[in-house]
Amino acid sequence: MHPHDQTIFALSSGPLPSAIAIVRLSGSHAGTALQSFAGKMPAARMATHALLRDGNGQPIDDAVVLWFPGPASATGEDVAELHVHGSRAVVAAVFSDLSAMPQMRTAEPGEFTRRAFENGKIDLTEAEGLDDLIHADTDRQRQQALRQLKGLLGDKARRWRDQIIEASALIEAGIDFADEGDVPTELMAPALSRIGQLLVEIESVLSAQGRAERLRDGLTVVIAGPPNAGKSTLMNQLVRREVAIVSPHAGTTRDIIEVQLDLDGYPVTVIDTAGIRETDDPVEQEGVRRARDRAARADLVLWLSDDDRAGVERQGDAPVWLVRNKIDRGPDGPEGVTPSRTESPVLRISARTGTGMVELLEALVSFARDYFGSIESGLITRERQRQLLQQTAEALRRSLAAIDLGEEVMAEELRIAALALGRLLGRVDVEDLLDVIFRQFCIGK
Ligand SMILES: Nc1nc2c(c(=O)[nH]1)N(C=O)[C@@H](CNc1ccc(C(=O)N[C@@H](CCC(=O)O)C(=O)O)cc1)CN2
Ligand SMILES: Nc1nc2c(ncn2[C@@H]2O[C@H](COP(=O)(O)OP(=O)(O)OP(=O)(O)O)[C@@H](O)[C@H]2O)c(=O)[nH]1
Ligand SMILES: [Mg+2]
Repeated sequence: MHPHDQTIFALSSGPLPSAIAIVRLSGSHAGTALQSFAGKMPAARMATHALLRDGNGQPIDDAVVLWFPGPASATGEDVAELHVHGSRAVVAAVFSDLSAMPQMRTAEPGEFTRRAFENGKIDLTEAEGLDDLIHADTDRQRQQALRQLKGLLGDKARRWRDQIIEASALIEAGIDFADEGDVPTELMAPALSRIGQLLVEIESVLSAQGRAERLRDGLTVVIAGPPNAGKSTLMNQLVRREVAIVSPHAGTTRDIIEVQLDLDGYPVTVIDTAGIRETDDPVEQEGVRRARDRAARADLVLWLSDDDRAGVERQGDAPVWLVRNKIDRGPDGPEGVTPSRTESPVLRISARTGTGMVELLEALVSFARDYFGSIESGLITRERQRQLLQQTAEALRRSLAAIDLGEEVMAEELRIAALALGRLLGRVDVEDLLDVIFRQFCIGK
């Protein structure tokens, strides 16, 4: 039996208990199931109040139900939704009844979206956008994901692909024409200029990109420095919670402590680490090793010190900001002396009183803004998409360069370009990829 002959169901809302839980069904038996629960078919796409009953006619719950007959549904199949009270018992009763129905089974993660994709409701870039939208924590992540979900990249890719196919039709028409001699320039010239324009457009999308891909994961800022500098105090200030233990004892923090922060819509992971120093204590040594390792992989290191003469220990090649802490104590070296081995900018704060925190936060937001680049124009959100666009551009470039090698070579490169765009849209041989992409989705999506 083809898997699509089966109707799938899942809890599409969050963890139970909840105020309301949504059980979603998709497939040809969704309507029968809905009819058997509600005792009637609600009007299409109208929220309808209904008492749900089990197979023995016993009431399960007072609910709201929805009916989306295919193909005008999110998946393209018949879809039914039961909006029930979000208790474990109600959902268990609904599930147990559903499981007893023929050709009905629970959905795999992402299976609703996969069916929407396979029924041509969305392309692969839109499915990726949907997945990102569900996992978006900050406003900028949400905006980026929504652009993708709305098909901005997919629409462009489709248009590019059509143009490539057109250009290649012109060239191939030329090939048939020119049994002897060259392809007429009336055919070649428009094809060449079209390919040239396309290449410029694709390259500008590739380069306007900044680091929009990184917006999905966020920026990693590591607080490092000598013991007792006030790293954990700064961490607590930044996240406005007592996440890390603070004490006057040098060597308090041993483990890495990570907290997610929303900095003006940019997702930032702030990491507190053990104070870096030589030590005989094996536990602290391990802490120092982890601190160095984490700092080496950071996007930005805040090197904290409570001493104007402190030097920075560089890890990896992330930029390092020297942050002078405890300025509430007054200078403990000659005032205004620029430390010898510092790297700019030098920020002066008191993590204890909060002095200088506004400036530090502003500096971090502006760093994030530069780091992520012009996300507003960024259309690429994944390495997969970037690689395929690069392959497209390279094939177009080779096609233009092949002008002296003959039309067949040009047309072949254009086919490669169109194929790469087809893969981007998920329309060409991507079966194995689909498994990987959709498996990462939530159940019920
Ligand atoms: N209750 C509920 N809320 C939800 C969803 C859902 O499935 N159920 N969604 C689930 O992802 C999202 C909305 N996405 C949707 C996408 C398409 C259609 C739909 O019926 N499309 C038809 C009709 C076109 C139209 O009128 O918009 C179609 O595409 O043919 C519905 C929801 C978010 N909120
Ligand atoms: N006066 C003053 N004291 C501070 C400031 N920031 C931190 N302290 C104090 O400095 C001591 C060490 O602070 P922590 O935040 O634990 O320092 P740490 O860098 O995390 O230390 P380790 O985890 O041991 O590496 C504590 O007693 C803090 O209260 C500050 O801005 N001003
Ligand atoms: Mg600490």
